[in-house]
Amino acid sequence: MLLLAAAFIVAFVLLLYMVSPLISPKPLALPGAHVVVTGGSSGIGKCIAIECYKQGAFITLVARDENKLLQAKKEIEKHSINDKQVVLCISVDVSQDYGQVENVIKQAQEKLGPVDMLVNCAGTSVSGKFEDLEINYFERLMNINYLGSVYPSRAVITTMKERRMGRIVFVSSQAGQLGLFGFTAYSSSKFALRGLAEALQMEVKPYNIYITIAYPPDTDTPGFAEEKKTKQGNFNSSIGSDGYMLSSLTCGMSPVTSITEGLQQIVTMGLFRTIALFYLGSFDSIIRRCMIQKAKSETVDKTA
Ligand SMILES: NC(=O)C1=CN([C@@H]2O[C@H](COP(=O)(O)OP(=O)(O)OC[C@H]3O[C@@H](n4cnc5c(N)ncnc54)[C@H](OP(=O)(O)O)[C@@H]3O)[C@@H](O)[C@H]2O)C=CC1
Ligand SMILES: CCCCCCCCCCCCCCCC(=O)[C@@H](N)CO
Repeated sequence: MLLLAAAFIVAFVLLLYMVSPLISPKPLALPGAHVVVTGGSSGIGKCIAIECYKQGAFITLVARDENKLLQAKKEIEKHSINDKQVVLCISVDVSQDYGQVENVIKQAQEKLGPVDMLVNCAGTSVSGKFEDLEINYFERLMNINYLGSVYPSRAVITTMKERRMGRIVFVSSQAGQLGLFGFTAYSSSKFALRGLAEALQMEVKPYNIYITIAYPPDTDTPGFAEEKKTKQGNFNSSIGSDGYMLSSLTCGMSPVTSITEGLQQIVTMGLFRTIALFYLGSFDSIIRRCMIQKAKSETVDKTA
């Protein structure tokens, strides 16, 4: 009996291994790599820049305030491991205008070569009850936290695809995994990053580009100190069987409306996750097939 159970588990794990679209890139070699960090002049972004610099990377820091940028540059340069390393600073608001951001990336690539890794860390938060938050905060947070990550990513992606290499990091938040009181404006902008990251990963995986989405907890940074000053019906609705499975599978930390709903999620989770892995595997293979087909039709076009 025990043997049978063990055999079943082994077979199950093997099956999962075979169908699951594993994401397992080799770690990026940081020595000599060009790493762009938005929001690199403070907090988490600055720490990421220091870590990369310590491992031999060339850094471009992107943020608005030029003084903070220069301060951060000085601090990062203390950690150099060779005399060729460079920290470049470029001042821009990543949330305003795509053209500006594209220019900044161009400048950075001209000086330090193609971007190997982009870390989208520029972001900010406000908290408060939904009805107390100024309505323009919803626009501002979406602009900074979401569009401020779309623009730089869009500006680096073409070159990364051409080079068949690259890494893009999105800095979401634990508040991008679950909705919390007071974070209606912030959480939604961080949840948005997850959708972006998942969709983009599916697209660029065949090009050897890998996406990471980070979900940091509360972290003691200048931004967090600012934030502390401001602190003080059916939830799930879906259409169709796919929608039903998806909302059950991704229920995560979302609230339940009835005991039956909760029980149903608990009971079906494993099954739906298994089905999801098959879906992901099949999406990946469709993408791979289309990519090959497209490459073939392009060569036919050229020879015709
Ligand atoms: N600290 C925390 O508890 C947590 C933070 N996070 C996330 O991590 C990221 C970094 O947070 P943290 O280190 O606390 O933040 P900080 O406020 O300490 O740093 C924010 C950085 O982003 C830059 N920045 C802000 N707005 C823009 C803009 N519009 N254009 C360009 N640069 C901008 C700032 O420079 P400047 O103002 O000069 O432009 C600064 O370099 C954020 O996305 C945040 O949401 C996630 C989870 C927890
Ligand atoms: C298995 C179930 C586990 C449940 C664990 C629940 C833990 C909730 C922690 C929420 C922390 C939110 C941090 C937001 C940080 C942030 O982004 C702001 N500081 C912005 O600056």
